[in-house]
Amino acid sequence: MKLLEKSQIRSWDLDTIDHQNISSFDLMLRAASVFSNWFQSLFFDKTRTIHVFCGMGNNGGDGFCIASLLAKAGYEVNVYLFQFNNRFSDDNLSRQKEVESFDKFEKFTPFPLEQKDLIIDALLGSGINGPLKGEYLKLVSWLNALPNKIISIDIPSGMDPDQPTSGSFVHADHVLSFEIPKISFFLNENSDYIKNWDYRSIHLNPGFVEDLKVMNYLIDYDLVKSILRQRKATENKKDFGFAQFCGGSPGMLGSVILASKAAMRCGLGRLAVSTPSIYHSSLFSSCPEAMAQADLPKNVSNLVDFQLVNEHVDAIAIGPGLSSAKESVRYIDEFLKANKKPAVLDADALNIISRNKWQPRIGAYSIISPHKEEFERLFGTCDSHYSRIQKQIEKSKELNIFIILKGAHTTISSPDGSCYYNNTGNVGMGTAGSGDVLTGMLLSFLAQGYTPLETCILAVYLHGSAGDSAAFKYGNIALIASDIIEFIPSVIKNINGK
Ligand SMILES: NC(=O)C1=CN([C@@H]2O[C@H](COP(=O)(O)OP(=O)(O)OC[C@H]3O[C@@H](n4cnc5c(N)ncnc54)[C@H](OP(=O)(O)O)[C@@H]3O)[C@@H](O)[C@H]2O)[C@H](O)CC1
Ligand SMILES: [K+]
Repeated sequence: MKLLEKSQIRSWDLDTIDHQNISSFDLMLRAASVFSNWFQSLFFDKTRTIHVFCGMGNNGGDGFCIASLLAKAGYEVNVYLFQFNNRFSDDNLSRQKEVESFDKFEKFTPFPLEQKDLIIDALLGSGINGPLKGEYLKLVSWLNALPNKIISIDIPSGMDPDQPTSGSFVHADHVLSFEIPKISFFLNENSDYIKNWDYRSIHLNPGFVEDLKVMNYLIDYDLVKSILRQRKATENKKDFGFAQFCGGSPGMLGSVILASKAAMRCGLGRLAVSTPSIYHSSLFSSCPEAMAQADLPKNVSNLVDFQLVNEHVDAIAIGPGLSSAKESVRYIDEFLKANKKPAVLDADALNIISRNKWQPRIGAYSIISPHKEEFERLFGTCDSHYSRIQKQIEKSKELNIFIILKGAHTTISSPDGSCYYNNTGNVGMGTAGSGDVLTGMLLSFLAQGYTPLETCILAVYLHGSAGDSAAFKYGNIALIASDIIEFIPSVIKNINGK
């Protein structure tokens, strides 16, 4: 799904008014009716009073319309207008007539509310133009200290739709965004403050967005479904890719097994594993589907074997459990020199690259999948997660590679400067081996012929979904990496139908 910046959302709004020959008030009515239906499906208990807090722009206008619809639906509704200057929007002024009466505040003073009552936040929407000031600041601080549930219209008031907010904003329990979610819903800086968000269409003109160039995307079910291919009855294992996984070192077999199993579970045809020979029998007992190749990284002379295999495989993943021993460093050096195959580099491969400043040697269109610490070792420290994402995009363009920055909202950056936000996954996935599972999944899709971008999208989304199913069964405290693999089949089957 395309994620639009606030200026683009505004243009979309105007384009719809023009294209559908409606007034901006008609659009506001649509938005209000969509919000009111959504609200009634969540909060059907009409014994709780609803307090609607309206500002002076169109978000406040939505608030007046919604208050009127909820009152008609039988809720007890109180409306407050916070008029801190005289700059009303036209639709706000005309919508004030929708409600029978409201209290007006020119300065904010606290007033009592019953704890069980609900608050609808219609103070400010996407028209925000900087950090909250003056009376709004006092009001929002008071709201955030209340025990009441807050439900925000379109966006929590004060929150910047496009980037982290430099001031304070309403800490919403629920948000209903119009048409599409806002970019800022996916920023780690905001994740503790938006507990539940959703979006509903208000039927903005679809043609506008089809042609619109955007730099940010949300990885959603429809996108993943459109990428995941159906198999033909006549295909065989040779059609599903031959992959090579290089990793493991003395004491580090787990990553090899996890990545191998995850790769096979994502539909890979054949897998060759290059790992120390002392592990071959354990590998076969845990993942009999894999074949063992050269003895790595103990005996680097087997590089010849490695290159032989390299000629036949469709993709290669390197790094997990490799260690940063001298032999591994030499191995990565040789790999960067010799490899021409689509590649995934992770874990120790990335650590070795950062220690030796070999970043510019990473092959074009390779995929790297660092977590925050690996990323900062590669590209330097950043003072916020948002600035890390900006650097991620910049480095993807500069090095011509795909970067998966793993975290609460994993982001994928592509050499064309676009950024994909993932919304599957949970805190339980921050556990040993979770990244190895992702590397195996990436390798699998890459070897099956998906483009690097498609590979990143599929693997990141499905990894998170499998983790969500695992957390549903085991809880996010007990969750271990093997549980993620357990659920790969069902998440793929749910999407692909096969
Ligand atoms: N786009 C759509 O699909 C639809 C959106 N709707 C709703 O409209 C709002 C956006 O409405 P808009 O009128 O553009 O803006 P707001 O309501 O968010 O706010 C404008 C007022 O906010 C003041 N403002 C701005 N920044 C600050 C700040 N940092 N501190 C205090 N006050 C601020 C601004 O005051 P000025 O002093 O700058 O004049 C305005 O008074 C959208 O979110 C939806 O809810 C439509 O209803 C339907 C379609
Ligand atoms: K709001």
